[in-house]
Amino acid sequence: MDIQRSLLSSSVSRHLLLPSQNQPTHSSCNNLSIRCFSFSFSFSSVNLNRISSFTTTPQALLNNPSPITHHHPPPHEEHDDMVTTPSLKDICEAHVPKHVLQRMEEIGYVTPTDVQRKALPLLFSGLDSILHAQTGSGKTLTYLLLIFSIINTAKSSVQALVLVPTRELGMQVTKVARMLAAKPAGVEGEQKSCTIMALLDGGTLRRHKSWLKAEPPTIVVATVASLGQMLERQFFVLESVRVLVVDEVDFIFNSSKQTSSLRKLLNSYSSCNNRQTVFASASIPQHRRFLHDCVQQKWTKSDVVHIHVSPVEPMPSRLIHRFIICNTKRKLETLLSLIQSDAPESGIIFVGEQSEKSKKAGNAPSTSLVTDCLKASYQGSLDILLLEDDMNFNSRAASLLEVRKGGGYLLVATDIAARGVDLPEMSHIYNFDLPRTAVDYLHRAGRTCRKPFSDMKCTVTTIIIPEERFVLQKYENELMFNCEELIP
Ligand SMILES: Nc1ncnc2c1ncn2[C@@H]1O[C@H](COP(=O)(O)OP(=O)(O)OP(=O)(O)O)[C@@H](O)[C@H]1O
Repeated sequence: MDIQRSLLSSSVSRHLLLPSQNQPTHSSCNNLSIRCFSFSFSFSSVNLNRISSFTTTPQALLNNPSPITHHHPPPHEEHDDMVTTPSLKDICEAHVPKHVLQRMEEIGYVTPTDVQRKALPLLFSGLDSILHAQTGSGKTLTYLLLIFSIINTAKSSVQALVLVPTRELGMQVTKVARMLAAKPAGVEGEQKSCTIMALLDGGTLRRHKSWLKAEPPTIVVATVASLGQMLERQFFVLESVRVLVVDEVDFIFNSSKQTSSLRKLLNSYSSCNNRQTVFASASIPQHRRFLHDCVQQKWTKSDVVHIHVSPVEPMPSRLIHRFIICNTKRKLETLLSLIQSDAPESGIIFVGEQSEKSKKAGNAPSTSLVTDCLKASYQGSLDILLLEDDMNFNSRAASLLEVRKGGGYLLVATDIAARGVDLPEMSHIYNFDLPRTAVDYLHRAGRTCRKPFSDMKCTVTTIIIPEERFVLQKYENELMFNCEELIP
């Protein structure tokens, strides 16, 4: 069975959250024997010896060639950890160049998030990793710090590659990488800087081609299709790449358009033995199966580790989940009254993509229905914006630019906005149409609660028709959350 199938048939609660009953702790697959076990560990630059009976250190991990699942420590250990928690700079000091650390602090990244605290020591030790942590937990900074620890700006070659599923996420990752690579305040001198190329769908490949020829960038952030085109035309080789990150890995493997190109990138254009490979996502359905596949298909080396932060709580705890039942005809009216009474700071209204059948029948898509309704009847100060797959790249960029300007807005969006997009001010999510899977629910909900150290409550409200109640109930079971019913 390959990863695509395993991801498609996923059940998040069974495979991601609970010790699986049908997947043994020790398992073998085509001569490959892999131990997946969970344990707590802590790493502190102050005290490396505070180790419980199931704790390990990066060095111990290096000596153990099996793929390993790391779980977040239980709460009592967490409390202890707080006392000795090192700063982000402490964790990175021996690995990341000084000027990047200075930039990191200038930007405001001082205290590590859980995933940064758990993952960075392992990543710096050179291990291939599956970075599996909640939405909004800071995975981007985690893998970018690894990249900055590895690249050598004196060399003129592409040394790091970040693959993303959408142009929007690519632009965001590029922005964070460029902010970190910029010269810190008060630093003099002409040090050769790190250049970052965004090779994204909708970009002008000719310009990228000239750039690659003239002076290769140090880091490339790419969508799979655009990178594939450059590789096929041999404008670009991956031989010099020392670190490869695939963000939203489950999404890319699950996308029929992207999966075969990704496989090719992982195997044909470069070898896992010549690079450090990191897969990141807030959802890795059937993670044990995925670990097997990583090793068996040689996407990673055999000592790949699964760094699983908060496995029993896949969504941020300060999220409030609600649902409201109404019939189809009253959905727009219900949405409107919810928005009026919630008075969100900003919100995303997620709608489903229009089916071919509905298009053929001449129905208006949900995006237009919702946008038109809000424009006609919403009485508030928020701007109404639209982001959907069918828009051209310029219009998509314009919508996101408006959103990022700050000020309140209501963004009507398809699932294109559900993965990775970071809008820290977001307070409310509305599922106008029920997400197709529990994983989709998790990522839509994850567009809120994006300030790691804030205790601001955020809300996800799902509007359902009576027949959909059991589906939402299924998501509740799979993702282990409680949805409170609102009575109209
Ligand atoms: N150490 C830190 N201190 C303060 N803010 C941080 C820190 N690390 C990350 N952030 C902020 O947290 C937010 C979420 O980070 P990021 O986009 O990396 O989340 P993510 O884990 O990739 O989420 P998703 O799975 O949804 O893509 C960003 O606004 C980022 O700037």
